[in-house]
Amino acid sequence: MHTFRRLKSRKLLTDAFELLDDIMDPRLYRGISSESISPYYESTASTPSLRAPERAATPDTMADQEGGNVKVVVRVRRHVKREIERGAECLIRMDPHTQRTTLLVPNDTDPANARSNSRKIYEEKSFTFDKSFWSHDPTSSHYADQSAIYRSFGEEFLDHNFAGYHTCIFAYGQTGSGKSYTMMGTPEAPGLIPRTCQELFHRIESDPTPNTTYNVHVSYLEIYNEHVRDLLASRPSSSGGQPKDPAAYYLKIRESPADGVYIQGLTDVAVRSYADISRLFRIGDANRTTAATKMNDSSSRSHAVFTIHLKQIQHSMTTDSVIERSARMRLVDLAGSERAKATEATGQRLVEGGKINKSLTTLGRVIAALADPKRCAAFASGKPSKRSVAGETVVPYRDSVLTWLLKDSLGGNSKTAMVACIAPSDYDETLSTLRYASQAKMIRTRATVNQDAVSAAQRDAQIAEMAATIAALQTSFHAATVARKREEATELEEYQKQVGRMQRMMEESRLVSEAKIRSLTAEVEELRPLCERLRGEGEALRRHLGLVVGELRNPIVLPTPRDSEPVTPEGGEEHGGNEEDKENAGDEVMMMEDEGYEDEGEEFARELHAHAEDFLKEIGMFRKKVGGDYARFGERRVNPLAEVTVN
Ligand SMILES: Nc1ncnc2c1ncn2[C@@H]1O[C@H](COP(=O)(O)OP(=O)(O)OP(=O)(O)O)[C@@H](O)[C@H]1O
Repeated sequence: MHTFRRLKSRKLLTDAFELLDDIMDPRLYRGISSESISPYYESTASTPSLRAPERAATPDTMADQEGGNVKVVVRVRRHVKREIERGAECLIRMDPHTQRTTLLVPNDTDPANARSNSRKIYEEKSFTFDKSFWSHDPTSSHYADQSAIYRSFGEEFLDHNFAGYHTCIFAYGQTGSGKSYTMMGTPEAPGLIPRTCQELFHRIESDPTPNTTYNVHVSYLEIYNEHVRDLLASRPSSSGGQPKDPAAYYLKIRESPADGVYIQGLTDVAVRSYADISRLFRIGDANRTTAATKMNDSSSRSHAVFTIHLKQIQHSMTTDSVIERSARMRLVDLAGSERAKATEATGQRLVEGGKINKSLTTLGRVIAALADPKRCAAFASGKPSKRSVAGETVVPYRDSVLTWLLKDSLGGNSKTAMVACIAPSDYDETLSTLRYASQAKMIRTRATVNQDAVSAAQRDAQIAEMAATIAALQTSFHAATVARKREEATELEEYQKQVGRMQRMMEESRLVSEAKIRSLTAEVEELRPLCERLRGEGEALRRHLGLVVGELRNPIVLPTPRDSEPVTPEGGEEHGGNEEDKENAGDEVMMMEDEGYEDEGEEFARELHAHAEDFLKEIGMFRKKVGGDYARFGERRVNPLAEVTVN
């Protein structure tokens, strides 16, 4: 019985300790577990995508971090009115299983492909790409509509952006082959750019984690006649009846070690929703230079570059530090290559066509240089050299504004895709596009995750440093004399750039504070049921302890076997005196055991008490920290923390 009692008390104590261990297990705090346990928040190494964890975890993606080939897809459009009218035949075959695109030999009946005056040899040619999109015949079972194009690789590229990679998708092809349709599309059939932006905001808005802040900025420019024009800035308007010189609005392209290639003074608009972006599309598209040519009623006379900057700032509650991931998406609708004979261009259109062809030729040379087998071998060996290897072609990035601007996207830190758009009935132009695309497949880029871990103190220091630089620039700017006008202008630009940067950082800090308040509120809400449970369990624990200690202090003495023996009929003469002595001796042993047991129990109780106190102290400290942060980062009418009490 005694042993049973002892075991029972010990079991009670063990249960109590288990309960206490359970309560103190940090994994029970679901709201903070991921931060405190997962190395994710602390790591500055490449981390998986927030949006596509399953994709990010694949070994394929890990290899991608080292670099990858430019993804090349080809899309053939349906016949347009002028082709139907001339009875053009389709010269393209696509195999949806092998992704093979075949260009057939035209018959002599189509005037656009007439061979009578040409000595050229026409042959059937086949090319294999990452994807071959059949958009020629809507009745076909493998017809690729706008949404199929987006799903097939636009979505994947957005995943890369959320994982912190820069990306670039550019559409290449002859005039009228469907580049603008693929990239921008129409209101009824939106293309890659609006779909990407829509999905971007959908993902941001449906992100359940309160501690992530998103910052999205966009810019939209065109390269017209080798000049950069801001499509989001107000256009040159007539003043006093005199049209303003458009040259006054050309922007300068610059390169710096810190920022790489950038456009000075380009409008960079912060956007908070898809509605904001679509308003900017309308402004930009209205400003873009287009004109009717014989090959296209609305031909783009410029290369258009739409850029989205996505910054994700993840705040860690435990360390009060932030992890910033920045990604740049470049979506480029190139002007189409054109033959003056086919477009019948004259005057201004002819000049435009010449400039377009020149920059596309430079792009071709850049692609050829990047696809140089020596360079590719260096990339494949994992040792790409900054200097050109003997005999390796120099990449002529600076020979055109387009290639200079796309330098990073073509041969640097970016995941890049080319959509080669082809018309169904134009042998020469299509062959040239397919060869171009085939060469682009060889290019390897070196994409890395753009991620930084910054503590709150470092961030504050950065802002303070910027404020000091701005103050210094301000002083020197005011002190500038007329004779220093040129220098002054440079300082003014630098000043404006710094002010812009600081404003952005301060905006980001504000967003981080908002995120902290959101996550604190969420945690408080999440902790509420746990606190209720703790309160209940604390009560139960207290009762258990009371029982255990009570039992130890006042042990229930069970009747000895003698007490229960029947009294002898002779008047109570019990069995011999030595029996009684034995029993008395037995009671003594039991009392001694009980004393030892009581000491041990009290020690357990003390330990238990100490554990409980430690635990309560920890909860109190946690509450204090959360309360402190809450007071620091925002005031609400009702402080939800006040409702969290831990017994
Ligand atoms: N996949 C398609 N499905 C239906 N129509 C298309 C498709 N692709 C292009 N088109 C139509 O073909 C015409 C030319 O397309 P688009 O303007 O996109 O060509 P482009 O390559 O951008 O030409 P440019 O270089 O001259 O600007 C447009 O009328 C467009 O609506």
